[in-house]
Amino acid sequence: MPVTSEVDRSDAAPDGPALPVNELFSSLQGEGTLAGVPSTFVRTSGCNLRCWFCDSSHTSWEPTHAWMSVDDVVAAVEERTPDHVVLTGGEPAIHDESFELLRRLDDDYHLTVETNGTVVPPKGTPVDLVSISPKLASSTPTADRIPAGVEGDTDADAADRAERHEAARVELAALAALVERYESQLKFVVTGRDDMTEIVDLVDRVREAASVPVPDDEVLLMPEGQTREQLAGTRETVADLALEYGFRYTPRIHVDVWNDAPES
Ligand SMILES: C[S@@+](CC[C@H](N)C(=O)[O-])C[C@H]1O[C@@H](n2cnc3c(N)ncnc32)[C@H](O)[C@@H]1O
Ligand SMILES: Nc1nc2[nH]cc(C(=O)O)c2c(=O)[nH]1
Ligand code: SF4
Ligand SMILES: [Mg+2]
Repeated sequence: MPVTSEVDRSDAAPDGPALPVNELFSSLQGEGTLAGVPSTFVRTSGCNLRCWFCDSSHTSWEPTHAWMSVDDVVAAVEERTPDHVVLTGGEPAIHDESFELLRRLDDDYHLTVETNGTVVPPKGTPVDLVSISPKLASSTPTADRIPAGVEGDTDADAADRAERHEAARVELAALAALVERYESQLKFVVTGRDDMTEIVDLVDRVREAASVPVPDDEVLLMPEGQTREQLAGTRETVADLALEYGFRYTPRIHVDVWNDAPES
């Protein structure tokens, strides 16, 4: 069972550095090269993208949060046992206070930042692993491809939203800066074989733009799916694609084990 406990939350932003935090919990890292490692997750609210498949739509499409001071986030992390912290969201890199939080935790924790790779932290921000999940064309929302439970809107609004997502989803210079500056992984959400041409092309472009190598085993293919049932439909195809292309496969342990229950 994931370890859960209530965090003291107030509605209004407190004085001083604070973050919109949607949830704070401890679980096993479910994805990527550190899958299986006990970790405390800090999930910030707010995102600059709108992936149709977002498994955290309560941070992106319909952001909910309570403000927490950076002091309180640090205290809540310190109350827990894991020595790995995963800062995720939403998109944590859109908040300057995320970088303050990382500086505060740097001495005592292994720090992973999960990001869509469109925003680069200021130079000197401590991060032990940047887990970058660049978004492909297959992530773009359309009028009939929006998260379950989110109300649809007019076709014109949906078209605007799709256009904004398309324009914002890949920032090549940001991707290159992130892989140059930090230990990193490129973790692609794969919906099927049709995504592979774009993945290969984007990895090539990052390799050309960056001054450091991007080895194949730092390129991860992750099956799309928020539930066990959905993953059952994608995982074998994606595992086969990883083998065929020489990239690494990552499971989604929290979905396999807890079916992506809240705070898991
Ligand atoms: C909710 S995002 C938050 C961090 C950041 N915004 C990002 O996209 O990387 C955390 C991770 O979940 C992945 N993800 C979101 N929805 C997913 C889905 N339906 N299937 C597989 N992975 C998903 C994202 O690609 C990312 O790797
Ligand atoms: N266990 C667990 N591992 C995760 N890795 C990335 C997650 C995320 O939603 O950002 C996540 C999550 O929500 N739970
Ligand atoms: S970038 Fe991340 S948080 Fe934002 S909508 Fe996509 S998956 Fe969700
Ligand atoms: Mg999740």
